[in-house]
Amino acid sequence: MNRPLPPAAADERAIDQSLAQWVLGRTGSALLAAAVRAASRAEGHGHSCAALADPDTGADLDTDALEALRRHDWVGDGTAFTPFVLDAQGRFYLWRNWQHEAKLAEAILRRCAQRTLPIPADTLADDLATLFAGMPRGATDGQRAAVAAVPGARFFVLTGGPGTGKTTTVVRMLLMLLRHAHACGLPAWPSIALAAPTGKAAQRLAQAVAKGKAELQASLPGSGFHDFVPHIPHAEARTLHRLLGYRPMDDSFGHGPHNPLAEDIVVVDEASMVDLAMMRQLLQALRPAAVLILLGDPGQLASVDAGSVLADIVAAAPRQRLPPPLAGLLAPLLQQAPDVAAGDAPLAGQVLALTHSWRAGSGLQRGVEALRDAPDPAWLDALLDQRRDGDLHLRHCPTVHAMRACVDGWIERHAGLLQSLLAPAIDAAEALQRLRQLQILCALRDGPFGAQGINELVLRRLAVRFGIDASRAWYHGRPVIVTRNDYARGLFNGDVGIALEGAEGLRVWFELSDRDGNAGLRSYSPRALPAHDSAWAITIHRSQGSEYREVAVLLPPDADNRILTRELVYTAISRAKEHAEIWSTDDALRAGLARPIRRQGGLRERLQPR
Ligand SMILES: Nc1ncnc2c1ncn2[C@@H]1O[C@H](COP(=O)(O)OP(=O)(O)OP(=O)(O)O)[C@@H](O)[C@H]1O
Repeated sequence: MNRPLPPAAADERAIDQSLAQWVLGRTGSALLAAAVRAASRAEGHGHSCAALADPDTGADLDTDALEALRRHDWVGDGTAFTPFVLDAQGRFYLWRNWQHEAKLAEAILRRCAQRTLPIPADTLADDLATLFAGMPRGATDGQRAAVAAVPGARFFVLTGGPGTGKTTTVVRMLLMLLRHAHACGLPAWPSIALAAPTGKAAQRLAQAVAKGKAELQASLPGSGFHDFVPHIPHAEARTLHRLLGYRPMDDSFGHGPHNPLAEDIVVVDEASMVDLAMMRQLLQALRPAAVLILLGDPGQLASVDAGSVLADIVAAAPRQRLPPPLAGLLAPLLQQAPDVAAGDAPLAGQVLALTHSWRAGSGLQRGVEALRDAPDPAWLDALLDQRRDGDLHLRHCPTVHAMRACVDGWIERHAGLLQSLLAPAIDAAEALQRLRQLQILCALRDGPFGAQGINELVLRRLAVRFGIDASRAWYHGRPVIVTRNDYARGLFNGDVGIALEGAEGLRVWFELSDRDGNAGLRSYSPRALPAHDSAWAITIHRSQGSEYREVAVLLPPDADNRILTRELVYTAISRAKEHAEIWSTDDALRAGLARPIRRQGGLRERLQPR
């Protein structure tokens, strides 16, 4: 029996329908086929399951239908293998996603249960006084709490918005673990791995750790920490794929439960970009005594693939509340004593947030903070009315015509900088430094409002204004972004370079870190580059993990466009250090900010007290 399925919905992938058709052919159950189709389609949208009992998702199966599904041979409750799993809340999973979620939660909870508090209070007080010498309490309370709370943890998450000092703090956290390795159940001189989901983010982590080390080395002479500073690596920040020995040939990993990582401490930056499958792989590749430290900003876009792991972990932990023993230990060390959490929250004290921004004098800070959580309606009304809040500006952009005017205005305002990039005499270091001043970020990739269309438009405008030959693919001053990792050449997805004419002809220059973490210049022939695009404009997704002095953020004018989410707008604006403008309609901006990414899954619930 193989009846045709209803026609594909616009947001379905071919695989969703094929899988459902196959299930229908093998089982004859239209109900099961529909559930499988929903779960597969949900996976394509980043969900780990389909919430079949949830009227908001459009599924809304009644109790009888859910019971019939539950009784099917191919459906189980997850205790033994079945192709599909239906849990008590009506969440319907493909087996592999169920496994990712269940195994990840198990591994996190196991690590949290191992927590000890091995350092006495007076030692902690002395250590914090050394590591935060000359820094006021209050503003550094969050950082102090993290540094004091990490010894004895096997799983620790440090979150915070841009410039709150996550990397600065992690260097101090590592020094604590190194100095108190024995008490923390680690070998003497524990080995440390630094990693991030993308090559670009790994490179930025390495640079930030190198900077933090240099500052501490200068400020700690004579202290018990000084000799540990060189032991923190900074040259070898790796992608998670590399760390875990990914094998693209068979889509598998060299490191896992049967061949764990050698490192005793693993730090992962930009953890919001890590999906469910990768996080499970990472947790299962750690030896039981190893310490995992995740850094990230849960307000940013979730991973491309299924899951919203960091956001789920943060949501499962009591907000800034610590278990009684840890709260008692930290109280005398901080200006403000921490709040106490209910005794049975497994993630209490394992997830801390930094809230103080160290980006002094930035007129963007208020806007960035306002956009991060559901923005206050009064703040949003005032922004839309006055068209600015400090260094955050709005430009009305309802049509292609208006969008072109925004681009023309952008070119006009930055004509001096753009002209200098295109001038024949510019040197590579200077050009790359100037390139980091400005970036157009687009919600979309294709179409007139997408990064591709904006790149073409900017080029045409620059050609008219500065006399570039727009018919040539390569021209002096062309910025490019690498879109695929090329380990052999040391170029990574997200690296931005610039093409410059010189004595050797046209070369594309990049600033890349050497093995000591020092930034240096390298050039490549255009023919030798891995996949790349022009980079006057890039997508917001691609900008994750990068920073610019100013950004212009182009949103599609249509408020119904599902790409518009609060995390998308926040991620874009938080890329700017000093100034940001949004090119949008009021409706599209309002709609985006009112639409947080809600990924269906059960991870959060599994991590909460039962
Ligand atoms: N306690 C502190 N006192 C003074 N300056 C600090 C402190 N903590 C961090 N900073 C400064 O704030 C800036 C941002 O710090 P850091 O890079 O660690 O933040 P981050 O949260 O990792 O930022 P990003 O979002 O860019 O990853 C750095 O210049 C750092 O030197």
